[in-house]
Amino acid sequence: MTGTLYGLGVGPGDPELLTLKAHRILTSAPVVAYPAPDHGASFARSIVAGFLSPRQEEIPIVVPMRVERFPAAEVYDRAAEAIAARLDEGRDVAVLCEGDPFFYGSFMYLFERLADRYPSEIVPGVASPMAAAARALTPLASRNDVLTVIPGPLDDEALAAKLTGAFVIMKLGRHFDRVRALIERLGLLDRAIYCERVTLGEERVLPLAEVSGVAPYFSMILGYRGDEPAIAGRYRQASARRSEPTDRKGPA
Ligand SMILES: C[C@@]1(CC(=O)O)C2=NC(=C\c3[nH]c(c(CCC(=O)O)c3CC(=O)O)Cc3[nH]c(c(CC(=O)O)c3CCC(=O)O)/C=C3\N/C(=C\2)[C@@H](CCC(=O)O)[C@]3(C)CC(=O)O)/[C@H]1CCC(=O)O
Ligand SMILES: C[S@@+](CC[C@H](N)C(=O)[O-])C[C@H]1O[C@@H](n2cnc3c(N)ncnc32)[C@H](O)[C@@H]1O
Repeated sequence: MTGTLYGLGVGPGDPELLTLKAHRILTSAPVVAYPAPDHGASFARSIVAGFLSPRQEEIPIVVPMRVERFPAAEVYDRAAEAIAARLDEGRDVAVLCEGDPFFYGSFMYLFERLADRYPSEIVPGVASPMAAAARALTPLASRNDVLTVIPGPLDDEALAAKLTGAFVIMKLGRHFDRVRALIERLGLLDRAIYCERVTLGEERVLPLAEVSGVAPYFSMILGYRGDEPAIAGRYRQASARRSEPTDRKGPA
């Protein structure tokens, strides 16, 4: 019998935000695979480092985080075959993904290569917009609000067209300055909150108006464009109620 392929969402950073199911599968899987950028350590692995055992085989998947898909596609082909070899031996493989695996997660590219050949199970994780809203003490959507999730790499015209109602802008990194300037031009600075590395010790959550310069990839903007949201003044209130750094009790 072949092993099972698991896509494990490990949440936004705080190990306490791992689900019980992800913890159970993580600690019982004989093989654990995870994405890693081509410079630096794997964020997904760092979240669960305190739960891993030396008895588990680890497969790091070094994904070149580039706009062109070609190099990444070859990496996923090779990683899928390495994972398939373990599954053929009857060993389960847990693939880690920060946040949720089916929400801009690299796991999807392994899933599309393996799911028709092997039993698969996805364990959803706490996605970063949910964690950011929690840390910013700012409800994301209510009543008939439409919530739009927008990738920062979109050009200004495409971005501006999507900025309606409640919005989340992800993948900021080198696009941050341009995105912030656009939000300022549209007169939305006082309705926007900057959220960096939420739920981690080095978290920063503050009004976008107070942030300038560069932002890391693990950051996002929460905002609102339109008439007053159903929960009146929630972005302005949030700046007043700025939260303290999260109390982390997890092991990593
Ligand atoms: C091209 C670009 C834009 C874009 O997102 O489209 C992009 N990543 C970029 C930068 C970047 N990404 C990361 C860092 C390190 C930050 C740090 O460590 O501080 C940096 C910064 C850097 O490298 O400088 C880490 C990272 N990325 C993803 C995860 C989660 C996961 O793996 O699930 C993690 C955590 C992994 C871990 O656990 O460690 C996921 C995705 N990133 C992808 C692409 C897709 C995969 C590639 C593919 O298959 O083609 C996918 C799956 C998203 C998707 O497909 O929607 C953009 C570069 C160009 C630009 O800036 O515009
Ligand atoms: C490729 S997407 C992966 C999303 C992830 N699968 C999820 O469910 O949240 C990466 C983007 O998620 C956001 N992100 C992930 N973790 C974050 C964190 N702890 N703090 C702030 N933003 C985060 C950033 O906008 C980052 O550019």
